[in-house]
Amino acid sequence: GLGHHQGWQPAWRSPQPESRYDVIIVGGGGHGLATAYYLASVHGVRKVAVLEKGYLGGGNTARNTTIIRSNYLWDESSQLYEHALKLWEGLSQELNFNVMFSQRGVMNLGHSLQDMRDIERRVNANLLNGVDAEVLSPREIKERVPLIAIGGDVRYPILGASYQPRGGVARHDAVAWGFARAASALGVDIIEECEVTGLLIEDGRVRGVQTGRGEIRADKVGCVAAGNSSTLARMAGLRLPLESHPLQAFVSESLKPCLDTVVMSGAVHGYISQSDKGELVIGAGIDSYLGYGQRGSPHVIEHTAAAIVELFPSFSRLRMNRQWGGIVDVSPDACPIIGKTRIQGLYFNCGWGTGGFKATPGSGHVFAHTIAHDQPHPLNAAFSLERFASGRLIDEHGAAAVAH
Ligand SMILES: Cc1cc2nc3c(=O)[nH]c(=O)nc-3n(C[C@H](O)[C@H](O)[C@H](O)COP(=O)(O)OP(=O)(O)OC[C@H]3O[C@@H](n4cnc5c(N)ncnc54)[C@H](O)[C@@H]3O)c2cc1C
Ligand SMILES: CSCC(=O)[O-]
Repeated sequence: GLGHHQGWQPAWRSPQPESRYDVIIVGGGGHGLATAYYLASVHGVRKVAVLEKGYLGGGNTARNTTIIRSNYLWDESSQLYEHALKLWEGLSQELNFNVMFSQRGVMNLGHSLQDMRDIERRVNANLLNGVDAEVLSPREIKERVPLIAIGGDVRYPILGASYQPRGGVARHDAVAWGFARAASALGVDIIEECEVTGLLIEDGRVRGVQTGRGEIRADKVGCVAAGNSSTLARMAGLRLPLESHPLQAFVSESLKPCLDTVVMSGAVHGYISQSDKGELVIGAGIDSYLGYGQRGSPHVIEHTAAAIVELFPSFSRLRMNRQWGGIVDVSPDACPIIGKTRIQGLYFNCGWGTGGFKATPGSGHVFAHTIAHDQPHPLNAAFSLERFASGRLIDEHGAAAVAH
């Protein structure tokens, strides 16, 4: 295989775990790898270990539909996601790895007067925050998406859409590989097949983790385990306001280019884009039950396929190639939890639910700051655990779009 070629070098090292690090990151997904990269590259923290129970990037990073946008409603959210989007725009250069970020635009359809009022409100809020946003008429939608069924005898006529031109998609695996390679080159140890089975806590401080490969010590531990965040938190006696649900997606057989933007509909309840391989990449909402199964129920797929055919009747004869699921960590206000806990040195970055891929570089950047300084970055200060006690929630169920 490739490994026997002369001079072939792995993209990242696979060292044995050391007994002690300055910082341990639990979770080798996009957010965890980005956190480790920025800890090393921005904050000069050299002894960092990323502990991943499976293979890096194998969780939601491998399973998401890669939609990237920053058009959330509230100031706190749109500023955090816009920070991420600006990092996306230079990420391939930063990592010297093509993450295939394609700014092909993202549109969220409106099918009722209320939808259109919400769209106008969110577009104006975006513009006030310096986020690119437009309201499209049905004719402008049809010009961008010739195959979509706009009006006439459809059950949910399309009255317009919000559109973010700088939104788009990226290659999810490449993001994990790019961050892993760059972090490894800066001395970060990435250790796969190393499940954290316990958190070592003494006198209210974290002292390290218990793993399937023995104890590893550190005075700072950042947990970035997405759908498994609640189980990790329980290891520290913490209960997080999260629910873990399956979220499914599926892809069609490959087609000639027929859709060069992202179309999302909260009402009809599905979203779609076309990958560079030609597959239609389709998703919708979470399975309503709680689960860690990384799969889902057929009725959700049937509902999603019906929604897509409602929008694109000509897709009704397509064959679907693959279906899969991930575990999404959904919070009460559809916003992340990024910050400290009551245990000194223990930090959590979770609650991204169905929409954290788009935040990957921004999430890692602010979480690295939070760990390095033991204080939240201004952009994640509002996303603390305390908001669930104070009641200062940031409700983004509307902008979280389809999947919630
Ligand atoms: C089907 C689907 C579609 C989605 N579509 C989009 C989209 O279009 N746009 C968008 O913005 N978001 C989307 N998301 C959400 C997005 O994928 C997630 O919010 C985001 O990827 C979560 O962050 P992460 O990448 O670090 O998670 P993950 O990649 O899941 O990383 C967490 C890692 O932690 C590891 N881990 C867990 N427990 C332990 C332990 N005890 N010890 C060691 N390691 C552990 C896991 O193995 C995993 O690799 C989608 C998600 C799914 C499932
Ligand atoms: C899975 S929904 C994708 C998004 O949040 O834009």
